[in-house]
Amino acid sequence: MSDKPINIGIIGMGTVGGGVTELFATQAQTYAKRIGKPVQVSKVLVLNVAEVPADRKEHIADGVLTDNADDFWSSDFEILIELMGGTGAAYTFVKKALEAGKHIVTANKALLAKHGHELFGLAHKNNVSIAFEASCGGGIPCITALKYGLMANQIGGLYGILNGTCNYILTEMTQKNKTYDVALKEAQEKGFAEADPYLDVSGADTAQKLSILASLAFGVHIEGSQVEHIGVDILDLQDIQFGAELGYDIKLLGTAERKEENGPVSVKTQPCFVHKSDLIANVHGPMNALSVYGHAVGHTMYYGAGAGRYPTASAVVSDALNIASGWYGAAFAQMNLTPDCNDPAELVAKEDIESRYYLRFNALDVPGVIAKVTTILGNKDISIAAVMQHESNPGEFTPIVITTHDAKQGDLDSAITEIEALKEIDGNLVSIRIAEFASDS
Ligand SMILES: NC(=O)C1=CN([C@@H]2O[C@H](COP(=O)(O)OP(=O)(O)OC[C@H]3O[C@@H](n4cnc5c(N)ncnc54)[C@H](OP(=O)(O)O)[C@@H]3O)[C@@H](O)[C@H]2O)C=CC1
Ligand SMILES: N[C@@H](CC=O)C(=O)O
Repeated sequence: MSDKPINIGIIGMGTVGGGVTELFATQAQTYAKRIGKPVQVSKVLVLNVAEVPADRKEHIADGVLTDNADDFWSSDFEILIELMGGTGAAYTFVKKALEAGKHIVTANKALLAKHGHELFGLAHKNNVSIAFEASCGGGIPCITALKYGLMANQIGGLYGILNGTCNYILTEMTQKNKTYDVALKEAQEKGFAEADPYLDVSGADTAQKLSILASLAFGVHIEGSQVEHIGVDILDLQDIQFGAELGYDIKLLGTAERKEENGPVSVKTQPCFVHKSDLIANVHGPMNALSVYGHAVGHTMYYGAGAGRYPTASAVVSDALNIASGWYGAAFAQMNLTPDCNDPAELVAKEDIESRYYLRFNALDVPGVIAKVTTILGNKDISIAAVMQHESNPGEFTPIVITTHDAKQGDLDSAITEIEALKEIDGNLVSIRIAEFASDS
């Protein structure tokens, strides 16, 4: 075993940073044995040393913590772990480190979804690597599975619960009758949410992760901004309850599909109804799950904690150890697996994406309303799977739920416009995708 330690610099000592320094300090001997050389955190840059909570300083050796940028950048670390988040200063710092010949470990999906193409290219140019396991699925090694474990396959599609905060909120609302606001506050207190939780609840975080995963899966380049996203912040409790009556649970899913080899890719992030018997319906709390279909392997699924201090630190520290051991940098240099090695993806137009839908609208309880709605749907080639209406007082507005068979998003959108214009319909129609996944596709 070599005695010379590999030095690591860290920027950001928040939720994840605290877990990473703790793992390096408490597991140092095990890690040294596993990779054949010692690894140590040699510098940690924070905004203000005085403001770092005492429990996060506990595992940092004297002289390591600094809020002096010159002190940090002049130290001789070989691997930079970026854990500050965002796409501003994080972008500048990662670029600076790559140009200085340092390897990068990052959990920052926002950064990679926006600047990944450029940063991976810069890493290749400077003969260093970027490891990013924690950027998708928290502690689940799903990027390693996609990049290396499934390399033999043509990937036909993937879908998953990729945001722990949203899954926590939906679980607490549906299983424990908590309000959205209470559940979100708890997710923030537990360290699952982003510094700006709007990124979580709007579906933007899931869209960023989906762009990274779909780029790897299909060997293309997709930016986060190209993935349309609808979040859990638009959900109405009555729809979750109607869905439950029909046998569905609600989940925020990222889905990506490619029907033909080298064909166009469809990507979307939105709340979906999934049948209660589906595996994905049984993923609760901050847990995430990613399902990937490969033409040779068939259907695979990866499950685990998608957010939180230690699960995320697990992925970050494993990345750093893989780089320190030497194999990761060699694989990064030799293989063409990152988006900078690929062309931009051809994306399926939003209006051509097909799915089943749940529709709910408030209609006057008078004869002929449902016939008018079903005629509009029929004229757009949208066939109905079920209709549900609770008893109400004649002449009052009452919610009516319709589920459809597969329909194109464009046809559905124009049908919705016509339905909302009917004088018997009050307010907006709610549409929620019903996601169906064959176990072998
Ligand atoms: N939390 C989780 O479960 C997961 C997080 N991630 C990702 O990991 C990264 C870190 O997340 P998390 O630890 O939760 O975030 P936190 O907000 O808890 O921590 C970020 C830390 O970075 C500090 N910081 C901000 N700007 C600078 C700067 N210029 N120099 C030094 N420090 C700075 C912040 O200081 P201050 O507080 O003073 O602003 C804060 O302490 C993010 O990219 C996030 O998306 C990925 C997977 C899971
Ligand atoms: N805020 C994110 C953290 C992990 O990426 C989440 O809730 O999943």
